[in-house]
Amino acid sequence: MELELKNISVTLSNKKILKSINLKVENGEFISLLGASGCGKSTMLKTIAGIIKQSEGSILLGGNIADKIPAYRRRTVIVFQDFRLFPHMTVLENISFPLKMLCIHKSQRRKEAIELLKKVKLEGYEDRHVNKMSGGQMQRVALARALAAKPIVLLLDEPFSSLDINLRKDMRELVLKLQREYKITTILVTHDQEEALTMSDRIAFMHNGHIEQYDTPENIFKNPVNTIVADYFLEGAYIHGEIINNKFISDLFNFNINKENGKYKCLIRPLAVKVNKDDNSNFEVIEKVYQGDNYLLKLNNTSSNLGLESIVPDSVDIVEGDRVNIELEKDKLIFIRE
Ligand SMILES: Nc1ncnc2c1ncn2[C@@H]1O[C@H](COP(=O)(O)OP(=O)(O)OP(=O)(O)O)[C@@H](O)[C@H]1O
Repeated sequence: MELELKNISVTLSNKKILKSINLKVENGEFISLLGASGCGKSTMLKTIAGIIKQSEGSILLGGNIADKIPAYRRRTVIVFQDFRLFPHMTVLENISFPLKMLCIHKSQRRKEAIELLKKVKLEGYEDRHVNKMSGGQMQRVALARALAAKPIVLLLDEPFSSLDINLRKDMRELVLKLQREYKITTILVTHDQEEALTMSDRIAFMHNGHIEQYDTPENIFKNPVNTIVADYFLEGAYIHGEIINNKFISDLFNFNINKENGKYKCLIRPLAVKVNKDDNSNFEVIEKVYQGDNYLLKLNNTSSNLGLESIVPDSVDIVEGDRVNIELEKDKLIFIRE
């Protein structure tokens, strides 16, 4: 186990920001802390790094209690959104700095720093001052400098959010490539669900200072433990019902489904709704929204007032005002216990 948080609570200005957090991260794992603004993601990262002191609980790094180790000796490095490079130094000096702190000999420092520059595709930029570089280039220098510190755990605090969309994609790929090459245990803070889903081995979904669910991307998307997690990924309509002997029974839909007996909320996301024109149906298309290569249809059930949405190809001939028959794709429905 590379990192373990045991019952970590953090109080700042008399406000409890983190509430009894438990988290285990395996050696070489890439995990994301995901959640809405203000849920405590950055506070958690800073607490792991020793920049913020927890009021309760313990942090274990590589199996050893790290609570009394000061931030500069913890071997946990944070890459911040605003890079925090040394502006008066060149690229090479920035990357060499942590190597100097690790007491590595000058000639070896230069060799290692140049090697890292190659890894982040900045060969030839050794003598450039960092304040003469673009945001994307500064981000690469920050990443190389973080790797130079040979951290036990690499902490990334929304590192891509200031980059434009194409650069963000390139940086995500570069970070993942280096993370796998160096097999470095990494924690990414993000509020971007796509980023978390595509990059992580596991996602810790946070809400209001708690971890609501810690799971693989696939599980957290398909089997959210509650509506807070479910709605963050993709909203839809909820219908209440009961499963009795592998049959879901509700006021609107009844169908066979292989699940334990009990009361459930069934989340119907747009991807689960297929439609066909049917003049006798109670569902009416009230809006058709162009989304690039498809349309979102907003539907309303005229007798129950249930609103549903469906994604259809841009070639579809359904228009606003049409009546449509609904077919649910059962493997795309989400069931949450009541
Ligand atoms: N030094 C502080 N004193 C008091 N409250 C703080 C302090 N730092 C952060 N907070 C509060 O703690 C809560 C969590 O903040 P934090 O920055 O950890 O959230 P976050 O999930 O990273 O948010 P964001 O995505 O916006 O960066 C917020 O309500 C914030 O206002």
